[in-house]
Amino acid sequence: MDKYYPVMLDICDKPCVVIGGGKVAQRKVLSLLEYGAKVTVISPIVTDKLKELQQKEKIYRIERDYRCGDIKDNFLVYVATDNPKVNAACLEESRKEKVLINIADQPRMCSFLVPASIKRGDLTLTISTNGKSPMLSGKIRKELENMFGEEYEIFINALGDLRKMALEEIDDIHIRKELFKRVVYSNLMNRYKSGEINNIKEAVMKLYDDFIKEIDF
Ligand SMILES: C[C@@]1(CC(=O)O)c2cc3[nH]c(cc4nc(cc5[nH]c(cc(n2)[C@H]1CCC(=O)O)[C@@](C)(CC(=O)O)[C@@H]5CCC(=O)O)C(CC(=O)O)=C4CCC(=O)O)c(CCC(=O)O)c3CC(=O)O
Ligand SMILES: NC(=O)C1=CN([C@@H]2O[C@H](COP(=O)(O)OP(=O)(O)OC[C@H]3O[C@@H](n4cnc5c(N)ncnc54)[C@H](O)[C@@H]3O)[C@@H](O)[C@H]2O)C=CC1
Repeated sequence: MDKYYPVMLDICDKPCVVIGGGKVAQRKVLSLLEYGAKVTVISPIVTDKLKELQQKEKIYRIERDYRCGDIKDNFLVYVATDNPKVNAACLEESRKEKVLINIADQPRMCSFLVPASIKRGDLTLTISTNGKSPMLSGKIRKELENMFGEEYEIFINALGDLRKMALEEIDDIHIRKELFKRVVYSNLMNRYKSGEINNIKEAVMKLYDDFIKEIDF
């Protein structure tokens, strides 16, 4: 059985604590901020980047070692110190307080892992190896970044608009699905990449108009 179940979590405005202030902690903090979490970093020493975030009040920093009691009342906890004993103490507290925990040096003890990820507007791609090779996750991320360029943000927004219109204008779910299939499985993105079309939104709407004309007959 696979240990880790993939989900998308809403962490906006939720308190998340990161224990440790090195380069691994920094990577976790930056991704938490991207998704709007309220981040507290507990560490006697932090990277220059984390110091800058503290000065700009993007994170709250507690300048000391971890103490029992730091974890409770948080939505998520990340532990990334270079001291396995501290990491083990955090695991114990997280279990007592029932807080989901990510421990940088204990893949099998985590209650969640951080996958490599790509965002293209509302499209999110995540990659995990269940902890077996984080570097491979990073390599696959880079490969996917080349396959799924920034143009996907425009495509997804156009698909979102199209779906809204279709839900209002087409009553039959089978016909709606036929329309989505026509657009989603079209060669529109390849035509955009080859320069044959230059306005994705217009091309999506054209497919919609053609489809409506067809079903009107
Ligand atoms: C289990 C997990 C727990 C967690 O952190 O959530 C974990 C654990 C560990 N990572 C280690 C090492 C490295 N981690 C990276 C990079 C990333 N690590 C990330 C996630 C995860 N790392 C989770 C599993 C993800 C999965 O399932 O695949 C990514 C995806 C996301 C992120 O951290 O933001 C991010 C890539 C982001 C990107 O590129 O997009 C690199 C690459 C580099 O630095 O260039 C190296 C060095 C090379 C190597 O070892 O592969 C070590 C051993 C240290 C040692 O040797 O002592 C441990 C502990 C252990 O394995 O014991
Ligand atoms: N999960 C991942 O993606 C990766 C995990 N690792 C593991 O992550 C750990 C941290 O790696 P780095 O960030 O490179 O280490 P680092 O040495 O750069 O940083 C360690 C940080 O922990 C802080 N710290 C030490 N004792 C503390 C305590 N009692 N309370 C609070 N903070 C404390 C230090 O002040 C420092 O800021 C290592 O155990 C390493 O094996 C390493 C690479 C990637």
